[in-house]
Amino acid sequence: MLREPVSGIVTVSAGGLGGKTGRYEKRLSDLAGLYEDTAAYEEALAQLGDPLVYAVEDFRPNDQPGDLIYGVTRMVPGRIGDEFFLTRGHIHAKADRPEFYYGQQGKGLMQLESPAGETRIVEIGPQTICYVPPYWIHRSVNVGEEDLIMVFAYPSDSGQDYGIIESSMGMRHRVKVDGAGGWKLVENPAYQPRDRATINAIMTRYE
Ligand SMILES: O=P(O)(O)OC[C@H]1O[C@](O)(CO)[C@@H](O)[C@@H]1O
Ligand SMILES: [Fe+2]
Repeated sequence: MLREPVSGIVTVSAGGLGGKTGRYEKRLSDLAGLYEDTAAYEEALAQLGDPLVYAVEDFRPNDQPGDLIYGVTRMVPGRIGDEFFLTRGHIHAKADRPEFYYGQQGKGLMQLESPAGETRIVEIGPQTICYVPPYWIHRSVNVGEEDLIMVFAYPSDSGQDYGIIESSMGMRHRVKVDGAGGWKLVENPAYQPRDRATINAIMTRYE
């Protein structure tokens, strides 16, 4: 089927996408279990009244192989204890699908983890392109003091697998304040590395 071309205006300050086909929001209560400091999490929920942590507006033409989903993510600044606000994070269900991010505003990180547990960090500021290669688990972290706004695009049939982070008890590292206005990576002591069979299954999970 021949589709009509479209354009979408990105409203940077609001993280809005003109012509969007969908929007979803994640509030603090949706992010239970993601943060290390559960007492600080409960306290923030009680004190802040379930604030918005991130919102995504996207354009999804369809979910057919070969097509593209694009959108805008807005993440508010904040911390739970000494850990910066983050997205749930995932690997693509079709794990060989890549993703592209383009920073518009704010100061963020893309935290990437290979199936074997190697961590990479890509710092994302305005006009930074971040390429997430196939097979990398990815999560965004707002390490700044304003909203982090990023445009993204990924193949329509990628899908998201959130269970991969749950089953390893989180990602291998956590991003925390360094006490000097910046961030640092800290090992997650609960992390359960994937065994060889699991890694092999992920590396061959595609169509
Ligand atoms: O899907 P998550 O891990 O909750 O995080 C949201 C981010 O990932 C995406 O779903 C795209 O893969 C974006 O919409 C957004 O940047
Ligand atoms: Fe993704």
